[in-house]
Amino acid sequence: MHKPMLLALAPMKDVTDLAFIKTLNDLNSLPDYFITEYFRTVAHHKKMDPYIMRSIDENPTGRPIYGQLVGQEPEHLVRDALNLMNHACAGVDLNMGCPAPIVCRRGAGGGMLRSLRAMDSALGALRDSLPAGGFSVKCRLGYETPDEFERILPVIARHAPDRVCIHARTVREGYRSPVHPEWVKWAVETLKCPVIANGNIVDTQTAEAWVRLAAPAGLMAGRTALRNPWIFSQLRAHFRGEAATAPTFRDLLRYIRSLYKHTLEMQDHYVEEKHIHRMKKYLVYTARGLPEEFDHHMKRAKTSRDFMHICEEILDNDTPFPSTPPEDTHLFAHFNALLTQEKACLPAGIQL
Ligand SMILES: Cc1cc2nc3c(=O)[nH]c(=O)nc-3n(C[C@H](O)[C@H](O)[C@H](O)COP(=O)(O)O)c2cc1C
Repeated sequence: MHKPMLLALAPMKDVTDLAFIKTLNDLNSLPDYFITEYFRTVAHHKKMDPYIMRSIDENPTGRPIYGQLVGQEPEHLVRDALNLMNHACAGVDLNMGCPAPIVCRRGAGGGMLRSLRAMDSALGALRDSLPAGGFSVKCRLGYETPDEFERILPVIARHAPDRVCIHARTVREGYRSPVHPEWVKWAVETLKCPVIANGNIVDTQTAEAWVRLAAPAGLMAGRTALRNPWIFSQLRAHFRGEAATAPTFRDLLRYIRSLYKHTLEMQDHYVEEKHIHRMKKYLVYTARGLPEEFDHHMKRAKTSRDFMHICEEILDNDTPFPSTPPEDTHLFAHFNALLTQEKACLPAGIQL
């Protein structure tokens, strides 16, 4: 049996919204905490995205949610952080990992990793403005190469965030490379606060590999939660030494119906095309490991009727849903590297 493991849903733009959070609630598969998709902090724009704010204001789960900011200027980050703290959020998370060129060019998100001085100022300003327990950081290992983390981590440590989540890749590595657990292990040994490991958790075995290699305080899962929303209840059962639920295609149909309902509720003025478009954004992940016809027909559905008809045709049966996605897709790749890595060895010169 393991020590208790914190579980988190990774923030994901346009998909881990209130509709998805409500769906996890319906399925009784909740992480210990949430982080919103990022709010862009920009100088001239004080009003914060009302769509994202709904996941804080209407969070039905009883689990804490942190508002995430992506930005660069300390003054504006603090302005938006204080605004967030006027809502029912548990704290503020600074995004230091987003690889989108438009974000990085401004020195925000992953771009912040290229300037230790800018990072230092932003972290310092947020730490000074947020209460104890209310400031977390989500970062990558570096911009170009993982060994940049050797210089980045001390800057983070200096500002004593309350929790640090590490997506164990560089910005250049995007989302499809193997992850680098050795650097997370180093952070676990170095920082005083809890460290959460993120990247390539697709099932209980990959989660277990993270624990074996880096011994983090918690695990954060993103894409896999869209594919298999039961991942949180499965991980919790696994770490307690209990049997995990094994969903069938019919359970998936239940998931899709719940998501369909909550996505519909999010629309102020119903536009069928918009609704179906959003459903497809979530379900491309779910399609991995389902018969190919699901992906083919689902992507081509134009009306809600067609969309639900396809889901029912293929999923209304007791076929077991594979617990692990195929590894060779553009959405899930290289996760087996976690299973085959025996030890997390740091490069020479780094002392634990
Ligand atoms: C579509 C998409 C949107 C994302 N949006 C965000 C975001 O808003 N904020 C953030 O910190 N990370 C974002 N990420 C990164 C995820 O939080 C996570 O770090 C990454 O997907 C690796 O975890 P995973 O392998 O469990 O998916 C996004 C990732 C994807 C695939």
